[in-house]
Amino acid sequence: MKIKQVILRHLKLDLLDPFTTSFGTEYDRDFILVEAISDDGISGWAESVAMLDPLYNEETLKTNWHILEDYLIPIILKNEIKHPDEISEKYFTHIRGNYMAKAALEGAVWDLYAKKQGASLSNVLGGTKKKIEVGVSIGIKDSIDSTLDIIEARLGEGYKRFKLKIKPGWDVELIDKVRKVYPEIPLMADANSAYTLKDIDRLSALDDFNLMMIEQPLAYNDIIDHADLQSRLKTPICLDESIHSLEDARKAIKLDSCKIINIKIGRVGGLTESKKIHDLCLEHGIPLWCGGMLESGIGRAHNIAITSLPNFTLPGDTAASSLYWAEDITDPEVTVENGMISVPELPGIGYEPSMEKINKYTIHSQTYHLSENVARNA
Ligand SMILES: O=C(O)CCC(=O)c1ccccc1C(=O)O
Repeated sequence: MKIKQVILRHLKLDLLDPFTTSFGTEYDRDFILVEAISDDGISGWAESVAMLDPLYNEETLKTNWHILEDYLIPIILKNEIKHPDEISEKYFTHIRGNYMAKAALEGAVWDLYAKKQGASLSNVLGGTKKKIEVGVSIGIKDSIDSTLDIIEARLGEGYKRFKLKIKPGWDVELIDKVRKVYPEIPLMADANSAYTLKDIDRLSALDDFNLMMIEQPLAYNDIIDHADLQSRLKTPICLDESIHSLEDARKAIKLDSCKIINIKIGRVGGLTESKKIHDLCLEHGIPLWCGGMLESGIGRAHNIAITSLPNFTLPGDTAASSLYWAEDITDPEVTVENGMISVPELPGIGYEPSMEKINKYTIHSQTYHLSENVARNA
C-alpha cells in the first residue's frame, strides 16, 4: 500500500449537554480528523481522541498536529506499507509516546487497508461478534435527582451498563441513592484519578454497593498504589489512564493492580497494540471493554470494530451519536437498539464520512504530500 496524501482537519462539534468529569467540563469537542489517501484513490479515516487541553492525559490537539505533521505523516508518505501492523511495530517505534497521534494515523491506514481487502475493519482485526453491548457514561451533574432522571431515560433506551463519574464529595451518597432506586442495574463508578490512598475509607465504602468495577480511582500514571488498593477492595478495579501499552498491561496484571482493563485505541497507540493487549488479557482472564473519548461517528466506528473481538465481554462506552451531537459526521450515525450496536459488515469502518457535514464543522485543514522537506524525519 502506498499512501500518496494525508489530510488533517480540525473539526469542532458542539455537545448537546456539557460533559463533566473529575478533571473538568467539556462544552464542545475539538478533534483532528485524519484522511489517508492511497495512490489508487481510496480514503481511510480515523480521528485523534486528544482533547484541546492536557487534562485526561498529556496530549492535546496541538501536540497531535505537530507530531503528525512533523514526524508521523512523513514516515507514512515515504514508506510502502504491506500491513498496518508494521506501523507500530516498525515505522513508529523510534518516536516516543504521543499515542493518540500515532493511533489516529494508524487507524486511518487500517480503514484503508480493510477497504482495499473488501473486508470490514472488524473482520481484518479478527473480530467475531456481529453485535456488541453498549453502556453509557454519565457525567457529574448538579444534583443526584438529575442523575437519576438520566439513568431512567437511558434505561428506557436499553443501555446495558451505567457508568457514573465520581470525585471526592460526589461519590458515596450518589451511589447509595442510585442503588436504592435501582438495586439491580449494572452500575460502575469512574473517578478519572480523583483519589489517593489516603481516601481508602471513602473508596472502601463503595464496596457495599455491588458495583461492577471502580475505574481509575488513583493517579493517572500509577499501577503500584492501585495494586495496594485492589488488595483491600472487594470491588474490581478497572484501569484506564494508567495503561498505555502491552507492557503496561503485562505489569499491571503481574502486580494485580486491576481485574479489568478499559481499552481506548488512542490511549494505547492504535489498533495493533489494542489487539495485543486483547490477546494478553484473554490469556490471563482479564475482561475488557472499550472506553469512549466523546468521539464523532468516525472514532466510534473504530471502537465498535475493536469491541467485536471476543474478550470485550463487558459493555463499552460506545453510546449513540444522538446523545452527544445535534448531527454526527457519518452516514449513518451511530445508533443503539435495545442497548446493542450491529457491527457493520461493509468494507472498512462501515460508516461513511459525510463530506458535507465534515466541511461544515472544519475550522482548518492541511494537505500533506511527499516532498523532500517533509521527509527529513522519516
Ligand atoms: O465517549 C463517551 O461516551 C464517554 C466519555 C468519557 O467517559 C470520557 C470522556 C473524556 C475523557 C475521559 C473519559 C473517560 O472515559 O474517562
